[in-house]
Amino acid sequence: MTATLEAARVSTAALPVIDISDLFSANFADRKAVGAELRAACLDKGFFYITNHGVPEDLIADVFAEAATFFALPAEQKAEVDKAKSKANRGYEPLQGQTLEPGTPPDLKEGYYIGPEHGPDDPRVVAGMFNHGPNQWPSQRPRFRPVMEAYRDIMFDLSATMMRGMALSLDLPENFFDGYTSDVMATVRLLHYPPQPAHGNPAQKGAGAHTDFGGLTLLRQGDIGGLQVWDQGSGSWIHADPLPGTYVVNLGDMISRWTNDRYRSTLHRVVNMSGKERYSIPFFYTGNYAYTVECIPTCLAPGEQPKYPPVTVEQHMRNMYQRTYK
Ligand SMILES: O=C(O)CCC(=O)C(=O)O
Ligand SMILES: [Fe+2]
Repeated sequence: MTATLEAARVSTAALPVIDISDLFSANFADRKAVGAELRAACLDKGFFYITNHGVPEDLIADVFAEAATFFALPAEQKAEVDKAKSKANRGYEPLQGQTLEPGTPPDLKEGYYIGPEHGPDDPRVVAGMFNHGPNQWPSQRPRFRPVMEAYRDIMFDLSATMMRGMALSLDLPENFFDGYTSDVMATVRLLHYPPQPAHGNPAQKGAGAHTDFGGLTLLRQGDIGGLQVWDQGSGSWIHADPLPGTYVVNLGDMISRWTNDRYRSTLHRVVNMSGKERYSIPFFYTGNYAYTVECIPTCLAPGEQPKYPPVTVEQHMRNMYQRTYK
């Protein structure tokens, strides 16, 4: 890829905004109509905004407030919940802890991973399943845990609704992904991007170009932009700036595998040229780790071969963590 950091600005308006309120309708035709809109967006750029998602704005504001307060703590307090101390990759991820774009310097972001709570007796924990285990919680911030748990739980429900919409978008039965959406692994990721230094290495980004690993990502941005989406059609980066009240939704690698690339997990990156601190909160809906993702038969034309071999969600996630974390 040759595009520079400050590539010609293609506006946010290039990405559709989909009102998903009818996904909650009791009427099938209403839900199916949203499915048709999702289909158009997925066949096009694989990145879109959703409105009327039902997540309370005051809860989202609380999540951002707790995140900002946590990241402002002294380094030694953040280190108490470093994810290096967790067998399940939960907790604080220091600045430059991940390299999303191979061959570039580590990402200029710090983060925090929160997932479902799996106790020591959970059979998946006993079996050593990747990323399954307890969360870590910062002792200095008593509201952090309840706020994050409330947000996580609501995002699980919204994502499952979105997956039913995705099934409809593919003309599949609405429950097609139910095996994938039961016993789901999903992660709230709090992210903080310091401003990109004026004279820094231009190859170093807030988040290097990557595709997301799981099924769907539902991203809430704070009020500072910086997310860029690769548009294969025009060969340029679209700036996916924050739109109040919305989530940015993008498709992860599982969707490419299911649909044989009819829907794609689109390349994106973050470059914080604002001069200000940027905060964002992706929710990664990764799926049931025991589930095998393989090409959906109706996504193959006669004579067409699947591009990807079947893979379990767990194996794919192991591969992706190995590639991006040292
Ligand atoms: O911070 C953002 O806007 C996007 C983050 C992202 O792409 C990721 O964490 O996978
Ligand atoms: Fe991403």
